[in-house]
Amino acid sequence: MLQTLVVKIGTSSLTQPANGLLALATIATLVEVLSSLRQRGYRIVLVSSGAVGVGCARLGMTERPRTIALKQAVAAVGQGRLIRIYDDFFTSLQQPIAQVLLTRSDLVQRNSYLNVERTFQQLLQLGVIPIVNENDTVAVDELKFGDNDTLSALVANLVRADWLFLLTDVDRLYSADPRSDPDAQPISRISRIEQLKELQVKIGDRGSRWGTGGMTTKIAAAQIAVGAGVRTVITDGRHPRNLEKILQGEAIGTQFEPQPRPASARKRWIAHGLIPTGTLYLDDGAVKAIRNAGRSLLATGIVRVEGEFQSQEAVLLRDRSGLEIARGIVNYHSTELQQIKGQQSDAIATILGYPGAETVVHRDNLVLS
Ligand SMILES: Nc1ncnc2c1ncn2[C@@H]1O[C@H](COP(=O)(O)OP(=O)(O)O)[C@@H](O)[C@H]1O
Ligand SMILES: N[C@@H](CCC(=O)OP(=O)(O)O)C(=O)O
Repeated sequence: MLQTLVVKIGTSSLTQPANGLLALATIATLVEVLSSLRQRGYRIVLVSSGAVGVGCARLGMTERPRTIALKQAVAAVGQGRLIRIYDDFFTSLQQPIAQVLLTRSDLVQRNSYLNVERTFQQLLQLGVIPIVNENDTVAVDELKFGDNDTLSALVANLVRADWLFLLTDVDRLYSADPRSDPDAQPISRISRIEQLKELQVKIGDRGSRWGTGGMTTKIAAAQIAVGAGVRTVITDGRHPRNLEKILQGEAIGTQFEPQPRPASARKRWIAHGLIPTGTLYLDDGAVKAIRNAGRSLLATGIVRVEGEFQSQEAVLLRDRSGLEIARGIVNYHSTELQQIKGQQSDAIATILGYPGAETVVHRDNLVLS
């Protein structure tokens, strides 16, 4: 079975820290490695940051733009240059590429999610390496991936990747930010995300000068990806040849073990395409019924409703302590749920004045976290 790899490279690896200009040797090596893996039959998606960083360098700007409009304008300058460099390099090795610019809203509507999925499948079948970035120039704040770590995890879920590589400017995850803590200990393997808490890993919230999310967004991305059945590796972008070694089983970087993959495409969309607009807090009985017995959520198990949402929107299901249990598509408006929470199903018609759906979230529309 051919393996699918999603490789995400951050601005900090694509550019030279001193002047923000492109790190050509790194890009060239990455292009060689990806082309060679492609030749050997791997299906490859490259998620590349750098539009804003490269745009700034092109325009002689010395710091990241602060206003949204300026950032969007700068990204439009940088994205073109970035893809041109990639196309020149990949073309030298006879590897066709495609530019895919996504916004978060492309994944929310089921039609457009399926459409994006089909486009990726087609590109991969054609032997093309899609080069993905957020469409920064048109993305609006409320509907943004916000960072390419998250984007790459959602793409890895979408293309059912086997591996997600997050290439950055540190060689792996440490117990604390190695830039500020000389005692930070390297971490090689995470078999369950909860281990990060047990190991008391401290995540510095600032990234490098041009990067966006620092390590926080990489951990969030790893969590999404492993939940979608994708083995995830955080490793140094300056040594792209390590990708081949990791695929051969060498313990380089920090590797996150995947969980079993959600079975259906629809469930993957519910889990990672939709954006939850509200939260339902559940009592212990409901948590058990959903988690252990694969049951639907009934109104009686809801203790609190947070947010405003329409019927058929996505909601988070949490236990009383706030721990996320599942995500799903809700059958009631939030104002209806405020009235029927905690009630037995046969009381719903009397309370609302009309018979509602039997379940608040049907098990077919529910994905465990
Ligand atoms: N626990 C940690 N382990 C490793 N790096 C960390 C940790 N906490 C914070 N960091 C920082 O995260 C940075 C990488 O994030 P960022 O600059 O956003 O990279 P990229 O541009 O590749 O997305 C590292 O340079 C490092 O200083
Ligand atoms: N879409 C933005 C990148 C956002 C981002 O996540 O950057 P980084 O932290 O360097 O991976 C750009 O191309 O500049």
